[in-house]
Amino acid sequence: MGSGQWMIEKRSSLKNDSFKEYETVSETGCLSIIVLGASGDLAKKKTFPALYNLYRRGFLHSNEVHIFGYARTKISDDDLRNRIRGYLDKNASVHSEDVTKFLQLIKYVSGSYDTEDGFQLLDKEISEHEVSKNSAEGSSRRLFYLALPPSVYPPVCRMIRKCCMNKSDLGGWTRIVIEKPFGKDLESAEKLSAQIGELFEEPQLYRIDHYLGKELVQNLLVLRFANRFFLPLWNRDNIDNVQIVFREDFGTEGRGGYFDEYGIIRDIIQNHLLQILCLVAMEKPVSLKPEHIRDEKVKVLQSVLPIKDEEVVLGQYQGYRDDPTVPDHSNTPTFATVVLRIHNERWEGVPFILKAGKALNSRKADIRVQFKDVPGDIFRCQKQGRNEFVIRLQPSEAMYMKLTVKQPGLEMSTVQSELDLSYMQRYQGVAIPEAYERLILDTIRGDQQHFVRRDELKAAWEIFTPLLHRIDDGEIKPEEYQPGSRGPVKADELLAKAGYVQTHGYIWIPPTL
Ligand SMILES: NC(=O)C1=CN([C@@H]2O[C@H](COP(=O)(O)OP(=O)(O)OC[C@H]3O[C@@H](n4cnc5c(N)ncnc54)[C@H](OP(=O)(O)O)[C@@H]3O)[C@@H](O)[C@H]2O)C=CC1
Ligand SMILES: O=C1O[C@H](COP(=O)(O)O)[C@@H](O)[C@H](O)[C@H]1O
Repeated sequence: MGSGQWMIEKRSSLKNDSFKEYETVSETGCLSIIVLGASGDLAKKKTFPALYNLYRRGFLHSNEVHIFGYARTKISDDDLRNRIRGYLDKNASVHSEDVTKFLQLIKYVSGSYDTEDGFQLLDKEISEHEVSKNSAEGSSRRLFYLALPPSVYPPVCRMIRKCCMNKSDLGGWTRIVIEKPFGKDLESAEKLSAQIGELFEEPQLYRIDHYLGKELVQNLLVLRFANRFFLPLWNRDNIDNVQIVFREDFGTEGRGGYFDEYGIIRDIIQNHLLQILCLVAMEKPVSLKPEHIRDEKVKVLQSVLPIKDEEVVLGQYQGYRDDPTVPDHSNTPTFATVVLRIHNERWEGVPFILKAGKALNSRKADIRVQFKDVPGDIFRCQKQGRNEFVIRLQPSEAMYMKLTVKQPGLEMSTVQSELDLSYMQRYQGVAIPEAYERLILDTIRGDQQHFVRRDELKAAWEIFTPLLHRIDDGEIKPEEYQPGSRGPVKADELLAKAGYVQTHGYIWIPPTL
């Protein structure tokens, strides 16, 4: 079996009858996927490769699906195909036939984002394809993926509404996928939501946060609610602090202009890390229905207390402003540690420390749940380290519990060790799908569980808007830090002040295969 293929786990799986209730019914008929902004970076690097992988894995069928690229650039079908070819498959030489067949499904239409002619032409092309491919009983499904800057979302949505809606009498649907950033603060996000909300119903809108498509983020609900281990421990009586950390070991290379307008809080914390916080902190939903899950996420967000200035550390790496697209006096943070406090029965007093930074010493994203010390510890081992449960989203998916055990040998001494579930070892040969693949498949299946609902978005902006305005107004300044470092020293001081106790002397010996 090729490395890119999915393999079915031979052991019994969790998928039982309780999942079936919420499985979406598979639909037949013609599917048109329209990538708007097809000439751009996101489309080339993420959207088309995800579509290709879905095609290769049999989730998109050439007798049903057609893919349209739409953008202002005047290029031919073949020009677009050649632009994306190199991004589709690392093993393109082995899978060259698949690549060629997939590329033949793509057509390109050029037009502007705010006038009708281009969209009328697009509609004509889609309709022709529907007539040629639809079976008598099939419906027409149109999925519009906006790989575009948010400034053009409103005109593009207006044009889709006016010219390109599904017209089939046999049902089907029109769905819109929008990429972050969804606004810059509460006011702009609400304005954008209102503009788009006038054109499309909430069930037609899929606000994508690609972190929700990562394997171990999708595992969070299963871990929390399908394991007796965690149920009684997951609260303020046992957990001392939670860290959700994103680190990148490269700067804003090539994206300085975009990044400077947003900064690390809008780029990573307000969306990706906050979504993770919701899944870590939310109560058990009534069921696995998307609305039940999203209801619980909203409740957590609405329980977050206003952020205190003394629980924020900002940083900007040296050299960031050398980028010609970044203003000389930019106050934009490229690093931030922010402590969030959830005012509810489960989490009162437990700091949720969200940390994100660019140009740091490593690339990783993880969730670290640190437990309280054992009361009346007869082994006196608090100093060595506390129990921690770590979920590493990337690189190399893993979850491990750091715990105290007896040092093997004749003496009675203690040592920190781990219970380790490393995916590479445990699930050998299983290729973990890319976040975008899953999320696009969800949009086709009509499953909104892993997409951000409008009220969720509002609640998320409510948390960060006051802080962001103060940063934008220059009232809070970032500290400088060395590229390749851990970020500002003050961030580690804040971590310690919030209650995090660093483990000392813990050495991890990777298991050999
Ligand atoms: N299955 C696997 O792959 C496993 C791997 N390991 C590996 O073992 C190593 C140790 O694991 P672990 O202890 O969990 O992780 P780390 O040593 O990476 O980090 C432990 C904690 O200490 C913090 N920290 C690190 N340096 C400092 C500092 N100078 N001041 C304050 N805080 C600091 C980290 O923060 P921050 O996040 O900001 O760096 C993190 O919260 C890691 O490389 C880990 O990947 C361990 C167990 C299983
Ligand atoms: O949304 C974003 O995410 C990427 C990091 O995504 P990852 O899946 O590679 O972890 C980040 O580089 C980018 O700045 C941000 O806009």
